[in-house]
Amino acid sequence: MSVTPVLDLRGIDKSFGSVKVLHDVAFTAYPGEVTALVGDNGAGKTTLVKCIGGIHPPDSGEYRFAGAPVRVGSPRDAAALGIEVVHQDLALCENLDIVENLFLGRERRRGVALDEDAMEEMARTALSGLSVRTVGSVRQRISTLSGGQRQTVAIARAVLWDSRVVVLDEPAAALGIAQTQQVLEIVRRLADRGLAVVLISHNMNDVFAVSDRIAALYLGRTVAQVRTADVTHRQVVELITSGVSGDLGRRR
Ligand SMILES: Nc1ncnc2c1ncn2[C@@H]1O[C@H](COP(=O)(O)OP(=O)(O)OP(=O)(O)O)[C@@H](O)[C@H]1O
Repeated sequence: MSVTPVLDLRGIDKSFGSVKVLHDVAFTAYPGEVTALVGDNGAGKTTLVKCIGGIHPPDSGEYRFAGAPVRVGSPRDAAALGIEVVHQDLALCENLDIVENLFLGRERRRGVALDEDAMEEMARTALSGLSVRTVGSVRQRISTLSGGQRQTVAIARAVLWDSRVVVLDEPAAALGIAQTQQVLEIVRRLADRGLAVVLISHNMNDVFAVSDRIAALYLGRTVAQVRTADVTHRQVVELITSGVSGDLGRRR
């Protein structure tokens, strides 16, 4: 029995002015799996993620969510479907604490007052469900956290709301070895919970450590969508650097 992809984009085109960045791109992601999105600098990964997340809706193409055609014209549309994107800049407020960041704009209230106890409890549960080591107090300001802890908070914020898809744009780009390991464990755990996780990464070791599938872009075109188990590091590097891998062919 074939599983319906939660994200299924086909024939996606996107231009900025006269510059065409995405050409006939196809991309699928499945529940319970990590799909790595790879490609060289400028290949179009971030642009595709912005199409998925409604920041830059595609100019043309088909966007299906859980089998049904949808129009995702804004981040609000994406959030309503349960699609959350953690951008590279994380968009956390440095001067606010963890709870305030997790619930910013979506605060819990009891009557007119904020329900601080409920939010703290939800924050603790969300973080302990994600991380191997705890972040410490949920009342710590973001400015006091390490890069890995910030990434954990940003991911927790994305998955606090019954999300079905979470897209992580290079979550380990600025992290050391131990923190990268921790973030990869979180990525795996999210997929094991049934989410479809899309992971943009330039690091082949990370991609092979954690992904079930790999989608490769080259100069704004899809050059492969394959199962990670079916390809080698060398083949994926060839796809990224030249758009083809001699012994793999073009698969999508
Ligand atoms: N708003 C924009 N206006 C014009 N061109 C853009 C815009 N956003 C992206 N581009 C161009 O689109 C191309 C793809 O960029 P994109 O950021 O999607 O690539 P990427 O694969 O994410 O690269 P990187 O790994 O370096 O982040 C680049 O040539 C970039 O200059």
